[in-house]
Amino acid sequence: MTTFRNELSETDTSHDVDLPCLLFVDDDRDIQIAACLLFQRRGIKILSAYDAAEALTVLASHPVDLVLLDLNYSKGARSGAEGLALLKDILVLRRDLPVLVVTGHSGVSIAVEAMRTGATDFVMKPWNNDRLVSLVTSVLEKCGRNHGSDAEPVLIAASEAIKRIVTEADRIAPTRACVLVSGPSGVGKMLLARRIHALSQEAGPVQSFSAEDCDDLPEEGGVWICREIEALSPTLQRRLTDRLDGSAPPRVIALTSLDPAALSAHLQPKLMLHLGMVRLVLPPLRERPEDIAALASHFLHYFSVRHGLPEPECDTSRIAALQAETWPQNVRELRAAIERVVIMGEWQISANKAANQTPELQTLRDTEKSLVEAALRRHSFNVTQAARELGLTRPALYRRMARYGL
Ligand SMILES: Nc1ncnc2c1ncn2[C@@H]1O[C@H](COP(=O)(O)OP(=O)(O)OP(=O)(O)O)[C@@H](O)[C@H]1O
Repeated sequence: MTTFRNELSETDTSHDVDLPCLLFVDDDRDIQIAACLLFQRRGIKILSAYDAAEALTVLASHPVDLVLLDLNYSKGARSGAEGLALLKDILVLRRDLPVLVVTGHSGVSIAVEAMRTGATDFVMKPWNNDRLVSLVTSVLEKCGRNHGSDAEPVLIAASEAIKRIVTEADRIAPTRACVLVSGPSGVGKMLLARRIHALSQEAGPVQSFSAEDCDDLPEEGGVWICREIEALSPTLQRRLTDRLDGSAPPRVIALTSLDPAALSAHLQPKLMLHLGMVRLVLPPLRERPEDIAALASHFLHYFSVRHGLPEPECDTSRIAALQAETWPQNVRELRAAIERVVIMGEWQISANKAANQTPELQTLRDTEKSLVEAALRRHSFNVTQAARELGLTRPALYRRMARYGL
């Protein structure tokens, strides 16, 4: 990831946490340098990003107070579509973050659309320096410093498969339809559910719970995110169906590691009709190598900033090695592996290969651990199903998972 923010070392203010911090997204290097000089001289820290992916990574890792957003980043692009999509992603991440849109080629109509999407204001290119600085200063004063402690993790979508799913999720997000999100453990179901909530019309906080530990349903309506929906007891299934048939029903986003056909065997048909209104199926990470490259680059930068450590080099051979892994715990596992790379300062990614090898000499404890781990992996870490296969109760399996750090 290359930005020029460290090149202007004499005026570099990027480490001063007390200054307001602005992120400028624009693919034009000259304009970036001009903006950098303009704002640094006035005591405003400025970070630069040259495209949407870089902007999201910077936002996830730095305490940004305001975004200045050009709307086109690829060569020849003029429609503003890239910028509008990024604007939506930014507002999912940080609902209250002020965004000033900068338009040149795209004109006023696209700026109006950006305002409708949630931008705070817009400026036309070429801008007037004094007017731009005064607009930025007044927005910063009005909105206050908001470093985004409530920021959602970024949803990286590089593969066509994930982009299609995110587009569909964004399309249905403002409706009141229930949604069923399925896919194996760690694949991003919760992240997608939170995005749907963030883009919905519901102002209230989301109620998030697991059907496995659920004795009763929430009293309030609004949006519910229910994990492991297949574990909902028959009584609660009936109660939920009644709520969904009633007036002012909750909007349920149900998550499951089962595919929709297998889920039908666990859920009563009436409930399935409600929950399966919109179905989004997230594929395992190993089936989408483009995402592995984009996620690795994002996590490398994110964790190096978070831990205050240098960002390890990542070349195409490293990416190819990551793509050759199987990632049974999907993005959760890749994320942890990259965090380890950043912390250790060296590339050692063979953790899951080692786990899959049978050691020559095993103790009883090792054997039990391997059996438990293998059953959990086979069932995508669904505790109910793994416990059933192992002939254990769920509490007994939980105790073993805690004992072995699984
Ligand atoms: N597309 C993505 N971009 C960035 N981070 C992601 C993405 N998908 C997943 N993650 C990260 O991976 C981790 C696991 O994601 P999440 O909790 O959404 O998975 P899940 O499918 O709900 O898992 P489980 O079924 O085990 O609860 C989280 O830290 C999440 O932020």
